[in-house]
Amino acid sequence: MKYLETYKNKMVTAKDAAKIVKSGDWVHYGNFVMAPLGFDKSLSERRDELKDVKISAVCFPGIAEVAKCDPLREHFIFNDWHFSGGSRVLHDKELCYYIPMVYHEGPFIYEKYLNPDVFVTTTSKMDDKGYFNFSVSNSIHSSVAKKAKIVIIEVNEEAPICLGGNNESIHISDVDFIIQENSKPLIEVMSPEPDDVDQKVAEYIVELIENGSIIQLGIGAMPNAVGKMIAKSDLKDLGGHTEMLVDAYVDMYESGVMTGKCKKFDKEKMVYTFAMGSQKLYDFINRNPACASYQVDYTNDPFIASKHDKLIAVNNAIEVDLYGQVCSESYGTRHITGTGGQLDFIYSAFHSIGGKGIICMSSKASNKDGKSNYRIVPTIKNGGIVTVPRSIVNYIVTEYGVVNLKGKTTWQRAELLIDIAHPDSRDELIKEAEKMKIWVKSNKK
Ligand SMILES: CC(=O)SCCNC(=O)CCNC(=O)[C@H](O)C(C)(C)COP(=O)(O)OP(=O)(O)OC[C@H]1O[C@@H](n2cnc3c(N)ncnc32)[C@H](O)[C@@H]1OP(=O)(O)O
Ligand SMILES: CCCC(=O)O
Repeated sequence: MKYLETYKNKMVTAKDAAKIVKSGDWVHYGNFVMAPLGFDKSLSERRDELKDVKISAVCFPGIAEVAKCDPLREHFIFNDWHFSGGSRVLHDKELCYYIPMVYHEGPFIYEKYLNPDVFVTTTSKMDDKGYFNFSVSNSIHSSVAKKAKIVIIEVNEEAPICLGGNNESIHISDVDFIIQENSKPLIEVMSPEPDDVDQKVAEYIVELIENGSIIQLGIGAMPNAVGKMIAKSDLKDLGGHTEMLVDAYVDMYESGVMTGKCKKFDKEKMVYTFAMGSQKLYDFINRNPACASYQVDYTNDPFIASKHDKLIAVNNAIEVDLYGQVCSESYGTRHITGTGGQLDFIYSAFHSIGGKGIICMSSKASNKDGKSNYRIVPTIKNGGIVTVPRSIVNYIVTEYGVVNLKGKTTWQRAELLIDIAHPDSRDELIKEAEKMKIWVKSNKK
C-alpha cells in the first residue's frame, strides 16, 4: 500500500506519544466515545514529570485518568465543553471545569482563538488512500486538527467508518504520530427505558409532528423515548437532520417512517455530527450511505438547519421559569452539562417553515438522593444557567400538556406554564407570579 512506509515511520506507543506533552501545554482530546483512552492513561502516568498541563475534552466517556490521578490539580487541569456523567462527578470534586460554547460555533472558536499544542483523537484504521475516518465523532475534529501544532491519532480498528458529509476524515500527511495498540469495541451509551411520564410526553410530541418532518433529537432519555414512539407511529417520509445520532434513528429507519424523501437537501440521508448509543447503532452507521457525517458547523448552523421545512427539534431541560427561560445545564450552581446544540436547534426549528422547537421535561424531578423538585419554577434556581433565553423559547411540553410561548406576554406565559406544571405546585406558582407582577385578573386560577 502506498502509505505503508509513512505509516510505519509515524508509529509510536501510547507511552512515547504521551512523552511529547510538555509542562504548560494545552492538549485537546477527541470527542465523545472517540476520546483517546490509551493516551489518557499514558499521560496520567507522567503526572510527576509535568506541571500545569491543560486538557480539554467534549463529553469525555467516563472518568478521565488525567483528572483522577491528580486530586490537587498540580499537574493537570481537566476541562470539558459538554459534561458526561463522569465529568459531572469530577466537577463535584473540583476536578473538572466547563468551557461554555454554543456548539455550532465550536469550529469557528478554534479557527479564531485557539492554538492547541497537541490534538489526540481515536480514529478508525487508515484506508488505501491514506485517510483515517473520525468515525462516530466528526464534531469539531477537523478544525482542531488544523490548528494543533501536533496531531496524534489512536487507531481503533473496530471503529465504524462514517461516510461524509464533510470533514469526516484526516489524511496521514496531516498526522504526526500514530498509536496502534488499543483496538476494541466502542463504548456503548445506553438510554434508560422510558417510564410512564416519558411515554406521555412522547405522545404529546408525536401529535405535533406532520408527515415529511425533519427530526432532531437531543441528548437524554426523553428525546430517545420520543424517537422510539415515532418509529411505531403512522408518520410517513420523515427525515433526519440532527447533531447526535442515537438508537432511535435506527428504529425510525428500520420501521420505514424515516425515508428522508421530503428533505430539501441531503435527500434520503440522515445527517449528524456525532453518534452515541449501542453496538446496534454503530453497526448500522458503518459504511452506510443512508447516513452522512458532517462537522458541527454544518449540522447545527441555524442558517443551514432552518432551510429544511418542518424541522422538529426535541430537547430536554432541567428547569423552566415563569418567564419561559430554559435552564438545561445546571441545577443552581451544580454544573450538570453544557449548552450543546440545544440553543442551535430550538432557534433553527422556529425559523424553519412549519418547524417547531420543543423543550420537553417531566413536571417533577426525582433525584438519586431521594429528594424531588418541580421543574416549572417562578425563577430559575439561584446560580442556574439560562440555556435558551425567553426571547428564543418556542414549545414546552410536560406530561400535563403542550404550550407554545412564542408571541406571548409575560402574564400569558405564566398562565400557560402553570397549566402544564405539576398540579401540587400550581397554587404556589400563582402566588409567586402575582408577586412577580406577571399575573392579571383574567388569568385562570
Ligand atoms: C445532542 C443534540 O442532538 S442537540 C441538543 C441537545 N443538547 C442539549 O439539550 C444540551 C443540554 N441537555 C442535556 O444535556 C440533557 O438533555 C439533560 C442533562 C438536560 C438531561 O439528560 P438526561 O441524561 O436525561 O439527564 P439525567 O436525568 O440523567 O440527569 C443528569 C443529571 O442532572 C441531574 N438533574 C436533572 N434534573 C435535576 C433537577 N431538577 N434537580 C437536581 N438535579 C437534576 C441528575 O440528578 C443527574 O445528575 P447525576 O448524574 O449526578 O445523577
Ligand atoms: C457537545 C454537544 C452535546 C449536546 O448538544 O448535547
